[in-house]
Amino acid sequence: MGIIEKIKEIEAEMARTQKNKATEYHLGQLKAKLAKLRTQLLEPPKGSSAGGDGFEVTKFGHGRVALIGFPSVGKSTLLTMLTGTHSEAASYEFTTLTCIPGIILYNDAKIQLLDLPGIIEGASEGKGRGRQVIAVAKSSDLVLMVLDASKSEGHRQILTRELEAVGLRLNKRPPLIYFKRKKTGGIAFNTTVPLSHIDEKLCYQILHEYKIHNAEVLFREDATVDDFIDVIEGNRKYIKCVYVYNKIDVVGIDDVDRLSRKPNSIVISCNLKLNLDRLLAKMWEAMGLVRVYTKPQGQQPDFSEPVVLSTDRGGCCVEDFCNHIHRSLLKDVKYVLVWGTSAKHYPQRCGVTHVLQDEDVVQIVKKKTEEDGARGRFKSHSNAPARISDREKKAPLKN
Ligand SMILES: Nc1nc2c(ncn2[C@@H]2O[C@H](COP(=O)(O)OP(=O)(O)OP(=O)(O)O)[C@@H](O)[C@H]2O)c(=O)[nH]1
Ligand SMILES: [K+]
Ligand SMILES: [Mg+2]
Repeated sequence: MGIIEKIKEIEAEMARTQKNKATEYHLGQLKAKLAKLRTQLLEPPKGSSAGGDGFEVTKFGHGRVALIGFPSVGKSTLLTMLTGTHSEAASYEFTTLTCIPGIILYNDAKIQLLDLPGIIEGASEGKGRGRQVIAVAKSSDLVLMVLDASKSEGHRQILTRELEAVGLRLNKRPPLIYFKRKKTGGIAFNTTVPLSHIDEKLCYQILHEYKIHNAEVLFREDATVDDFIDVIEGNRKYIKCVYVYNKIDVVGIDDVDRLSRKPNSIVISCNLKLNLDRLLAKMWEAMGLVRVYTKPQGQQPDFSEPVVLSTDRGGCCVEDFCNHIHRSLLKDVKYVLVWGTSAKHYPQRCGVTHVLQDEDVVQIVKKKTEEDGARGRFKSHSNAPARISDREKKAPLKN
């Protein structure tokens, strides 16, 4: 029996098993079996080199966004609108057969947007080009799940299930469970909170299923069996997702209103060019991108090319900023001067752990070249507005 048949069999058994106190151990075990099989399914077949027929597109810019959705929801139309790169759009399904990259220029940053073939139910098990598409989604910093506002709302759940089946977790953070395999000593199980979804015995059973007999487990939140399995598997990818309901030009205002109120969602129409600017702003926010402008001493800040950092990936404190400019820079930094929303007064003298915010201006003062005489003059800016406005970008910032 192949892996997919085994998965189907377990899924069927789970579906016909009633959920109650008496069956929870059995169900937990089935979940672990299922997770193991799905991991097996993702492993490249023996003898084949990794990758191969995937959609290898080189990463580019300050972040990568993947367009994921059923066929003909308007992914290619959206790519063309947002990037200017043409991607064939048509009224028949599976118009797009490969990965097509485009670049969004937004807030002085470059964001790579990837158009992809439509996926269908069963994609995670290899239907259509599902596996390759999902692999690209996994490599992204943000998933835009494109949905047709006029079609069934169940599509969102189906797609989420397909992505979850291959270890993607959308808009979630890793569970607060400490887990460490050991060589000896048995299982040390501890919890800092009362657990309502899982207990010690079930935990042991799941570990037994994975043939793990020595480990340290500490629950720091009221986590579920699925959370625990995610931690054991260890290969989960936690990615932000924005749900994009396209084609609102063909549905009634009540539907538009309802869809727009769903969490992490936005309604758009490519045909009418409706709400695309809001979509860009939402993407920017979801990606946690932060622009930092450098200011050489005694000169105007360079507003033409920001250093773009991410709160989610890599972090955005002064240290990250310095490392971004040059790896060897940090050791020479004495302190930095910061103008912008993260500063209490202008400029604020900060150390390397100071967390920067979008549109901050930073001047680096190096150990050898420090000129303390300049500090007195900075004070004159303490009444400046909290945000570097477009007008100020053009006006001179002293020192
Ligand atoms: N009414 C309406 N139609 C749209 C909108 N956006 C796209 N379409 C139409 O929807 C159809 C499918 O668009 P595509 O961009 O090819 O969709 P896709 O998701 O890339 O499709 P596949 O590549 O086949 O998966 C085309 O006929 C588009 O003109 C919209 O906002 N409103
Ligand atoms: K299409
Ligand atoms: Mg397409």
